[in-house]
Amino acid sequence: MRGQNPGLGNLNGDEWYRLRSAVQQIMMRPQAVYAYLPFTNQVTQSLINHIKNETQRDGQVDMRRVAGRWSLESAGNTVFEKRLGALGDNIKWADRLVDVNKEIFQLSARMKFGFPFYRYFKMPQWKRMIELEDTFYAEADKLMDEAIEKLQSKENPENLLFASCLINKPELNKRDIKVIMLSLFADGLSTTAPMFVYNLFNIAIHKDIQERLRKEINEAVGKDEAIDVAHLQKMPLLRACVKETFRFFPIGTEISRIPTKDVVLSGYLVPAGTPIDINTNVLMTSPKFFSDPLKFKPERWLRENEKKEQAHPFAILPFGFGPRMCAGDF
Ligand code: HEM
Repeated sequence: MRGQNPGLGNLNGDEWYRLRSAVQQIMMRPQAVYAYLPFTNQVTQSLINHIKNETQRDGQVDMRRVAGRWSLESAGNTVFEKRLGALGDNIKWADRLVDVNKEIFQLSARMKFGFPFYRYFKMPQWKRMIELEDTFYAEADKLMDEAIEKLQSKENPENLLFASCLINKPELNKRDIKVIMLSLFADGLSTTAPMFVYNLFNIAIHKDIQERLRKEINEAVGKDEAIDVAHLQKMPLLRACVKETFRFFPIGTEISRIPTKDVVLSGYLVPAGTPIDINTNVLMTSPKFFSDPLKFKPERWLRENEKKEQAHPFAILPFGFGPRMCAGDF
């Protein structure tokens, strides 16, 4: 998709504002998150079956692979309202797409921090990037076209899920819809899969926490019961573990801004137009803000814990902050 818009995360100014506002309006609807729970439960059930099948077949499971497939399946649900079969009959296709997406993110980080030779010469890295993006976007494009055709509806937008609501917004044209869909699809893949693995890793190596968590979940949710919002509210330790994993292994370690006016930061004058990167990893593991910062301690987030830490609100920003914060934080 050469010549296309660079995506929500790379746009700036009025064009970014117009598209981001559309996403925001849809997400602000009260049903925006909860309407997905039944679908999330279905994907979770497929994940459990998939893990069981893989274990029976190979005696073990490569959770990094499985997490990629799960993330793709979940993204398909949210962004295209479609089951993609990433945990079932479409595994090969899913693995390839996840690998391509991962390489795009790795390569763009290397290109961002290296000297930009690619601006002057067609370097091998650049050619590889074009190849990868063409592959990823060709697949995404098929999914987007199919969704746009299938989800056109005359229903009241209030009753629609995210993708349907987006597709039926009269103020957005097809190109706008595709920019948003593609950003949500690609950005979601590269973040949720590693976070899922980090969460499992932390729970796996802390057996005591694992036991407490198992007890909390068993008490909150009956056997074979589908999880709903009320259940989630009865699982504070689970929430604390997820938050602590965000602190411990932050994935979005880079929050970037380009100020439009001169600003003074910690006594330094930063002229307008200067790129600023905030590495939140430094804040989230700083002893200035957290006791035992290199220890996985979910209880630091529990309200009933007398020693609950009063973390500085800006010391933990896994999804960034402000109008440009993560569009997937819903
Ligand atoms: C564990 C999950 C995730 C983490 C930790 C994460 C983290 C982040 C961070 C730190 C930013 C930059 C925010 C800022 O500059 O203030 C960001 C931006 C973004 N994220 Fe996520 N993200 C996650 C999942 C997702 C998902 C599931 C989606 C899509 C459904 C998504 C879509 C985006 C988009 C589109 C942006 C750019 C927003 C803009 O510039 O307007 N992210 N994310």
